[in-house]
Amino acid sequence: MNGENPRVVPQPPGGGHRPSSHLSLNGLGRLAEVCRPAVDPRDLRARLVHVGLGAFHRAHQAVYTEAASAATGSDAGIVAVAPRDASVVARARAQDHLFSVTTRSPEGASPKVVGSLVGALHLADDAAELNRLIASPEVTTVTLTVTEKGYHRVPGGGPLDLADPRIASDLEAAGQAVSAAGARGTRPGRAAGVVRTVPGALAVALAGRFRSSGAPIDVVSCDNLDGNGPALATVVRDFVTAANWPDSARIVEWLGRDVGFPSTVVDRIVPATTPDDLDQAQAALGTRDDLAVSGEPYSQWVLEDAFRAVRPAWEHGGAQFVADVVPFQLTKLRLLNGSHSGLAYLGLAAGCRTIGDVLATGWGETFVRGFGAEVAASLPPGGPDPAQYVEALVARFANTAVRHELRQIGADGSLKLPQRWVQVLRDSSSRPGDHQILALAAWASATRPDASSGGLLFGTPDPAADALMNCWTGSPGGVVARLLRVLGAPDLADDEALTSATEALLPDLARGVIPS
Ligand SMILES: NC(=O)c1ccc[n+]([C@@H]2O[C@H](COP(=O)([O-])OP(=O)(O)OC[C@H]3O[C@@H](n4cnc5c(N)ncnc54)[C@H](O)[C@@H]3O)[C@@H](O)[C@H]2O)c1
Ligand SMILES: O=P(O)(O)OC[C@@H](O)[C@@H](O)[C@H](O)[C@H](O)CO
Repeated sequence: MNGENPRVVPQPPGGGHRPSSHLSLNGLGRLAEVCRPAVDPRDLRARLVHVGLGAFHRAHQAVYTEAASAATGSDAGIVAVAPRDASVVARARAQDHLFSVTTRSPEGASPKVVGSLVGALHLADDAAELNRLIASPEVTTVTLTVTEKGYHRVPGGGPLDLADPRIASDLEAAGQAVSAAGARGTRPGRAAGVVRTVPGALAVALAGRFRSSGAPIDVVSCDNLDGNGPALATVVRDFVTAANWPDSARIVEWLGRDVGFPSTVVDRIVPATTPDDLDQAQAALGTRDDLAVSGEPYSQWVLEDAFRAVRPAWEHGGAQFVADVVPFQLTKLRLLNGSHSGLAYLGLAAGCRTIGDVLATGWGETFVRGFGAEVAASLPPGGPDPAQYVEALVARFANTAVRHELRQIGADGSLKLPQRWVQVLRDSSSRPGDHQILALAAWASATRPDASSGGLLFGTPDPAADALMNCWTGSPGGVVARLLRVLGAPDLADDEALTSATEALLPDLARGVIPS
């Protein structure tokens, strides 16, 4: 669902052209009973807004929210917002926001329709409705799954990247939006601008809530970022400050007092949907579902118990609320996502396509265990037992019913690896182990330019692709150091022992040989 797709004119809910064979509220009774949703969306109201109508939201937060509403009888429904791809909004509206999640394991596949979505919006095209919803005291929770790119942080993580042209353009538009709303803005008399980034849209919408009811609200990042709560709070606050509205200082104070940004750990392996998945969902449901997703049986959600408003009772779906998510977050990011990235780049070098293919090689499982043992030393106490966690990972990764493409996992490495590897490599208590160095070498090797496509060797997209490929010009001896600087790790680039050990593995990897 990623990418800038051509605009599709949004259809009103339940209206417009609807192929009769698609999922619909009227057709729910024709579904096998076991596939029917646990709640009827007609009984729900918009109480949550979710930004990022991708595969993961549908298989994770939407499922927990449905479980919460079903168990408590609450009327909490979700309006989901697509930040970029307007076609997903049209597809959601055309099937009354219903979609199925198929749980896949070696034992079989079980599809179930989820009923927690009550609306779909496009972030820019439907900005007025988004702002109205977030200003409404009826909405108490906003959740997000917008990938690392969606936060627009300075490279390496940190504050909002004010040098990013999309943020600069949104700041310009936000000044105009204030003018049009009647406040003393920076450019009186000009038409209201449209903000297009997630930090910009959230800042504008939250400012609207402050200026109306000022009711408390929680904004919950569900992205794979270390410290995702503070990371989101920082980019929103930075945008409000940089917007320089007459009331920016008071909004920042309100954000600190009445807006919760709890940190979370989200976990469920949910690959991008393929045409084959859609056909299988159709065969199983007896009706077409253009929003079908599938995922593994395992699902976890750990949230910092630091909400400022009434929150959904997600514990009914199995969510845990804890005082400190850090040990859970670091365990997940460093063991699961860290080894996932390593498997992706090693597997691509070896000619594999999916995580299941890599686990079927002689070395995949050994890599997960070896990498996990090295990384375990960096984890704080209070989280899951690392050895048991790694054993569970081996079993999850070996689930070949879930076809998770290595190219998807390897995408945007320059944004993911600072979360997954860099801090562990920096950990002064131990030298990087052999498996960490092997993973680093595999990533480095995967950044080589591919002459035929003009992109990275295996076709993995990356916003820093040009800078990464440029590292391969100049003296071959310094390539790993140059790549580490692009990752925002100049300290590691100066670690001669690390860079030379990594470079020594490159010739084998370039030949598709995984060094043992
Ligand atoms: N898929 C999983 O297994 C999984 C598991 C845990 C966490 N997550 C988290 O969820 C995120 C989304 O995963 P997904 O499977 O839904 O992917 P997806 O490709 O299906 O959806 C990505 C979503 O992010 C939005 N997006 C992408 N780039 C953006 C940008 N620059 N600005 C704003 N929005 C942008 C897209 O519009 C889309 O809504 C991941 O990046 C990760 O942080 C995913
Ligand atoms: O979703 P991404 O692209 O950030 O990362 C790819 C995978 O590592 C990730 O999706 C995992 O499968 C997921 O985090 C498991 O919960």
